[in-house]
Amino acid sequence: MMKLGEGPIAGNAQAESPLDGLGRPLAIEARGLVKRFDGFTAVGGVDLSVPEGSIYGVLGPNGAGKTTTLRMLLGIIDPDEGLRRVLGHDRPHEVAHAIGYLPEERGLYPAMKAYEAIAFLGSLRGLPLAEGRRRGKALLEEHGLGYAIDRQIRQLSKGMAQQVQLLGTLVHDPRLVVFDEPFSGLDALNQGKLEKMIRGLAARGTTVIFSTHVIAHAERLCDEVAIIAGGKVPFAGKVDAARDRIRPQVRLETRSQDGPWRAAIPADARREGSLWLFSLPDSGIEPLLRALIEGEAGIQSLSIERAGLHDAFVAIAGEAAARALDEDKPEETAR
Ligand SMILES: Nc1ncnc2c1ncn2[C@@H]1O[C@H](COP(=O)(O)OP(=O)(O)OP(=O)(O)O)[C@@H](O)[C@H]1O
Repeated sequence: MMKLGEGPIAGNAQAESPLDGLGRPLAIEARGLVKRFDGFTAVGGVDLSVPEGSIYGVLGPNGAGKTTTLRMLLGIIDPDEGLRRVLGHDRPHEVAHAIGYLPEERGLYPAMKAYEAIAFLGSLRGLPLAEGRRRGKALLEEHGLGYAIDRQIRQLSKGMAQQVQLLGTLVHDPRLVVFDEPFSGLDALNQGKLEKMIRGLAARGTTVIFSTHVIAHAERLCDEVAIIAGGKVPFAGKVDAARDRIRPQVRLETRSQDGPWRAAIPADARREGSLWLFSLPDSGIEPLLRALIEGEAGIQSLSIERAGLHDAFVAIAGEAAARALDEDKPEETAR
């Protein structure tokens, strides 16, 4: 069986982060993670490398295996097969104090005041309660929730309580934060605030890994993503590398309706009046431009756009998985 620490992954010391092939330290490394529930394979062999200080998205539709994967990384459940190393430790529990986790099922004690709830979550990760209370108040102030400091959780809206819980996952200043669908249940304004908070965490060197079924969040925020569908990861890596899996799209508007230039237009191009839409041919833009000019197409407008993450997702995970993502969308207020 493959062992972590082999090949380009250096360092056997327990607390040292392994390195990836590019020499970057990894906050999380997982190889071949498998989880079965009563014979059903929920996760069928997941490989992930999450560089330290990066924002990493686990992107997939409902039931894809996102939560199960995150739980294995956190040590909440053990994999049936495979290996994981988190912040340089093979047993994630040993570094629990350096990890913040927002589970998919939200919940705080209704009778606790907001700042106490934050302190309580911090105490579960080793932060003394008195310090947690002090930090809890400061965090609420800092994030525009000062008015909620002395309110009980039961007096807060669901979205507000979720923000309090989010602050509770950060109060002990973790090196790694794991958010399971953090944008669910937040309105557009608070989704924007959360995006800013995630960027702020990464800017301070904190590693953020989050699951989502909304491509727009992953596309705007993430350095790298794992695309997960049916418990498998058909792609893991840089967002740009995913987008490069499909060819750029050309939008061409011509004055001429017909002429020798038409030979330069691919046979599968879509036509809408004087507008042509097609994938950039393998030969690239220059031969296309030359043929259009020499063939007197009368170019009125021409744009070449790199594919978005949505199109890349369709190409990588398939139409069915993309449809499942789209079906999930309405509950979100993605921008
Ligand atoms: N404890 C469990 N017992 C049995 N089946 C489970 C259990 N946990 C998860 N599953 C199944 O494993 C699959 C993956 O579930 P998981 O919760 O990891 O998906 P997900 O991508 O997080 O989906 P969602 O976005 O809906 O939360 C699903 O088919 C789910 O029903």
